[in-house]
Amino acid sequence: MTRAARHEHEYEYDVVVLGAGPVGENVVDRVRAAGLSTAVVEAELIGGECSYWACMPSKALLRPAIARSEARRVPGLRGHAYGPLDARDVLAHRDAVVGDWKDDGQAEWVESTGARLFRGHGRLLGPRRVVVEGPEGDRRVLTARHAVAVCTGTRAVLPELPGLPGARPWTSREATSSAEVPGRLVVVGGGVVGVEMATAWQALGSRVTLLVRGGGVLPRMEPFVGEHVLAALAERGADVRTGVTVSAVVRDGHTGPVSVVLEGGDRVEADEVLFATGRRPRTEDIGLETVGLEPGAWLPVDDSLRVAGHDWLYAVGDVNHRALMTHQGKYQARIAGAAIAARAAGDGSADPAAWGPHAATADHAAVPQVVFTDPEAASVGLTLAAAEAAGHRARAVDVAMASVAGAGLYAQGYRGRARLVVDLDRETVLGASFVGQGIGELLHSATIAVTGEVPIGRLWHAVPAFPTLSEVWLRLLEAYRDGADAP
Ligand SMILES: Cc1cc2nc3c(=O)[nH]c(=O)nc-3n(C[C@H](O)[C@H](O)[C@H](O)COP(=O)(O)OP(=O)(O)OC[C@H]3O[C@@H](n4cnc5c(N)ncnc54)[C@H](O)[C@@H]3O)c2cc1C
Ligand SMILES: NC(=O)c1ccc[n+]([C@@H]2O[C@H](COP(=O)([O-])OP(=O)(O)OC[C@H]3O[C@@H](n4cnc5c(N)ncnc54)[C@H](O)[C@@H]3O)[C@@H](O)[C@H]2O)c1
Repeated sequence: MTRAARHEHEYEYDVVVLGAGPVGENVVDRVRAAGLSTAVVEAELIGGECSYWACMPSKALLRPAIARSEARRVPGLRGHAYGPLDARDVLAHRDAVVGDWKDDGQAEWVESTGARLFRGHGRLLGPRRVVVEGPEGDRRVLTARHAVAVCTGTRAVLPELPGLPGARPWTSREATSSAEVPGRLVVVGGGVVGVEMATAWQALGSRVTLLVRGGGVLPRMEPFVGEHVLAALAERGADVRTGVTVSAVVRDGHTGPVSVVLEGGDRVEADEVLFATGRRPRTEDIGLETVGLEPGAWLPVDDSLRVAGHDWLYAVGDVNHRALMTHQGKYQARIAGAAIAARAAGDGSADPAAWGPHAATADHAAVPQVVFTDPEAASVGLTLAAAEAAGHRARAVDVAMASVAGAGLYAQGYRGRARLVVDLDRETVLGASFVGQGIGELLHSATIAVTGEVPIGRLWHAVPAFPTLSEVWLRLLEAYRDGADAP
């Protein structure tokens, strides 16, 4: 099927994708692979938040910090790893990783798929129609024969606080793209962005104060995970304060320092303040009102990523609020693309069954996440509390990572912990959590166990190689067999 111009500014395609972040790109890939003509609309950079202001630059900043910390625990290297990081080199590497915020390579990739790229701001204009306002004020109307996929992602939330707008706060964008290392940085928020960026800038030389409203960090993971991450941040010199609430922010003139005022009257002075306080969907100006939906709201979907009541409208990735991570959004994109193609074929091949090709089942059961702090934190599936809240008869077993030979070889004085949450009725793994150096690469084994619903009895036959960190699986199975419950 090829593009057919109806008149100068009106075009018709099988599928229109709104937003070319990692998720939109993957929808394009799948619907093009199915032979559907496709238009994709992008207002900023092809590759989205992930490529330029989130996953990629943040990991480019964190990798040197983590490598240095690991080297400090390896005999023979220790003495060479105590100096400061070469911040200029790290920032230059970050700039290279994001392609200096140019998207030529990714634009070429989109075009290589045969999709047509429209640059500009897209908005729905009633069912199946999208209007694109180009950079020169030009308007093009795209009609979708089969589906519109909204993949517009999220932006950072800033709380409503006195003084904040005038204080030029950092959001995740500035925290991942800054060309300078601030002398003093206050980070507000103990979620993933807060702890990753506190880790990175602390290692790059900032004096970091982390302000957390609750009792700990990473509240969606098992409590011990956040405890390890927080303790390590404090040990490295970050000023970590839990149970505090920011009540105002004051910037002294245009270039002066910023004062973060806490409830109770304490003040923390810094050069920059990062608000890592969550995300909201980029749906406030995409024409949702023209199809009876609420502007600014998340877009809930069924497991084929379709919006209820609109058989042509899909919402994929961050914007549907299911799991705000690139890999999970790309998984959804593969499923949505396949579902759109199956429905377009009209041959009844669309398959709504759980774990089938057209149902994003893992969103409910097995969402993996690695937090690239030092130590790393990783989890998949349910925590013990979430398993119990969901009505499972569950048991948690914990082991210290130091109980495997591989940990002592990986790093002297290795500290970390692992947990399995087991469904006692089915004897399968509902969830797994790890904290420790190098455990990010361990997570996928747990993801396979949870997704595959592998019985504990069979896991005994999955023998981890000696002496790897993966031997922690054996210790966990032994703890389960021997009736050792988590503390
Ligand atoms: C600091 C930070 C670090 C992160 N690190 C990780 C990580 O390590 N691993 C991980 O898995 N996840 C990470 N995430 C989350 C990850 O960035 C998101 O889950 C991911 O970017 C979501 O992809 P998306 O395509 O749904 O949205 P986005 O990446 O936000 O892309 C949406 C695209 O749509 C475009 N758009 C929006 N509205 C319109 C419109 N009206 N018209 C045209 N175009 C439009 C935007 O310009 C953008 O290009 C991180 C997030 C942050 C903030
Ligand atoms: N490695 C990764 O996978 C990775 C890395 C970064 C971000 N992400 C994703 O990006 C998303 C956004 O991350 P995030 O950290 O911005 O959001 P988040 O929702 O994970 O954490 C925000 C935190 O800020 C706190 N908060 C909210 N308002 C506050 C206020 N006024 N004062 C103090 N604290 C406040 C919340 O209680 C919460 O703990 C997450 O869903 C995460 O999955 C993933």
